[in-house]
Amino acid sequence: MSAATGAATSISADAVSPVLEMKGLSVCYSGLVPAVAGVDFKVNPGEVVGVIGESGSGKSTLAHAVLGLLPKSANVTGERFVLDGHDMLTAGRDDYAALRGPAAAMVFQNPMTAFSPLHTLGRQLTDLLWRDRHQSAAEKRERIIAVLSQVGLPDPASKLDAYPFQFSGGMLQRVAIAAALLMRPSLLIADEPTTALDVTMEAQILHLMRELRKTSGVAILMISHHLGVIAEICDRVAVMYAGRVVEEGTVREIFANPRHPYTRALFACEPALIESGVSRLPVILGEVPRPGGCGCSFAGRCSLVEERCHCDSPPWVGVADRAEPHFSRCHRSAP
Ligand SMILES: Nc1ncnc2c1ncn2[C@@H]1O[C@H](COP(=O)(O)OP(=O)(O)OP(=O)(O)O)[C@@H](O)[C@H]1O
Repeated sequence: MSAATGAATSISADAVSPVLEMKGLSVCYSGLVPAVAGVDFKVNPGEVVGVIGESGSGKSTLAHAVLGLLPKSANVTGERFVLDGHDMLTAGRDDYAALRGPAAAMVFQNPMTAFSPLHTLGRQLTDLLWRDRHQSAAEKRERIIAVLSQVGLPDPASKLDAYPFQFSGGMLQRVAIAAALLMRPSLLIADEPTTALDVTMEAQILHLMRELRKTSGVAILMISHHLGVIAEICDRVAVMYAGRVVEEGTVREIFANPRHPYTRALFACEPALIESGVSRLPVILGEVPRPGGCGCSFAGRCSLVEERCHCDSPPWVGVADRAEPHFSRCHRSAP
């Protein structure tokens, strides 16, 4: 549990309470059409959970809702939304600001835009510790050096006077991860953290995240289009489509036995999972519909569509006879 002491209402939490819990969470940017529509989702302490889905499915909206990074006009509603023991449904802007860092911190896609080009890394990292007024400048410096060393930056003390442009993309992403960890968050949200990196750097960052998970015990929410990234570091994965979670389970289970037609179609488009000799990559025809409406949101693109898919919302059901947890939102998965 972090030391966050925002004014958001505290909800009693113990070691086994989820770090993040959402029940029926919806986000509307404007009007009545939700970008995230009734999502149930949780991340347990020390767990690494992936969120995958096409562009526009609501992955980033979900992450931004956790950190209070949505525009002021956005409306967040739900039955339950708890972050690190704090009720986020009643939280105001100041509460979010107090919890950003100690409760949850984020690593963004492009490390080159995560830092100001005008100031040294030492200054920018020190600024993040503004809450810790009880610590001297020397103590903060030691803390920064320790976290830079934790993310594998060689000779970290010498890097404090360097500017962002003096680093490679991979090194700067390590510094961005260090910046997030500096505030000792309970939850680290990584939104496509390797997309802007080459494959060597990507492998290094994924290795680092696996190590961090072992050494720091931080829970990680990993958002990615890249199924290989999810398969490599996550325990559990949620598949999003048109603002809803349509399938969820352990990574081993979902990759071995995808049940939802959308998940199957998504896997069929992944180059690494396609057998050699295929001359054209498969695509999912059609477009992601706007969330809301009746019936299954994937019905218009589904090769297995039935009459009832257009009018009845599919139930969220456990896939039977599996050794590990596995849920799907599809009429065909229902017993
Ligand atoms: N600031 C905003 N104002 C209005 N609508 C938005 C805003 N940000 C996102 N949206 C809409 O919300 C929906 C979900 O977008 P979101 O960025 O969360 O999806 P995503 O799955 O993260 O996509 P990507 O993988 O491309 O980042 C989309 O229809 C998008 O156009």
